[in-house]
Amino acid sequence: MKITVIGVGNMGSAIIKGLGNSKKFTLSAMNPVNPRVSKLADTLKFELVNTNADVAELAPDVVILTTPAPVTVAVAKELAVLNDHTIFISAAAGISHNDLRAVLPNKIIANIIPNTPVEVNAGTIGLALPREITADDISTIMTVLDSLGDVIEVPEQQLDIIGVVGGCGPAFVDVMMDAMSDAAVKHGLDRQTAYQVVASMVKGTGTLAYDSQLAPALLRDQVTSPGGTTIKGVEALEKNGFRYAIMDAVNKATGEK
Ligand SMILES: NC(=O)C1=CN([C@@H]2O[C@H](COP(=O)(O)OP(=O)(O)OC[C@H]3O[C@@H](n4cnc5c(N)ncnc54)[C@H](OP(=O)(O)O)[C@@H]3O)[C@@H](O)[C@H]2O)C=CC1
Ligand SMILES: O=C(O)[C@@H]1CCC=N1
Repeated sequence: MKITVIGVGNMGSAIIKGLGNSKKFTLSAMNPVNPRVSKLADTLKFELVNTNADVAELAPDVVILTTPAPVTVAVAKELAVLNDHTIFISAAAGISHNDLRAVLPNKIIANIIPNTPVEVNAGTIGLALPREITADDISTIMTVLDSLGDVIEVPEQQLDIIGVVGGCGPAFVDVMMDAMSDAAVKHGLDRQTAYQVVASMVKGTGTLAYDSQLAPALLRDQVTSPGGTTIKGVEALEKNGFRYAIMDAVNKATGEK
């Protein structure tokens, strides 16, 4: 299957790396001339073109749009010349099926909000499919997305909230990991060891929650030994409004005022 990624920034690079790891696809990309992207194409060995006109010659089966949201519709419009069997998957936050349908009237379209862990095939990918799509096209889309991580299909109106929790969430967790690492350094751990311990702890905590399917509050209760150290830390989190801070981060990222 031939896949072309349009826009090789943070998300586009992560998708190319994740798809490359699976070794199942012929990968190419389009980005306006940029030495950073040329270097990445040399390193990862994918074909790189610099205009949308060149994308037609690549004749991709699937196009993944990872351009900035404000230019995504204009970019999609330029790609309307591709043949009608081309599947367009847009990863741009806030771009709807209707936005795409207006400029790609005869194309197969789908909207996703992925996250940066797709780079290591451990992504969380919200997927909204349009009503008129065929089973064959869904199967092609799933072949691509399954190789990048967990795919959670939702109605289009829920894609924004999936996108905030799954897509923005890694940044919120990174802030927590950074703060925890600083505290560990303050208490004498060297920085690299601090990062290693924190990343391992988050990975294990996520795996346990994922595999057990237990509520996070129950998992927390398993750590807080009576009269122990953890509950003192949890009390400090409550005193400092940690849970509300996380809820408000999600609220604000949805655009809520
Ligand atoms: N980062 C993330 O975790 C996530 C991002 N997304 C979505 O992915 C998209 C990109 O975000 P992100 O990767 O963070 O942003 P970046 O700024 O890192 O990347 C954007 C890329 O698009 C390129 N670009 C700009 N204009 C055009 C154009 N007209 N045609 C082709 N390429 C173009 C830029 O090129 P250059 O740098 O050379 O100007 C750059 O390489 C957004 O729509 C965002 O909503 C969705 C989920 C998660
Ligand atoms: O910050 C953003 O707008 C994008 C969407 C989800 C993650 N990054």
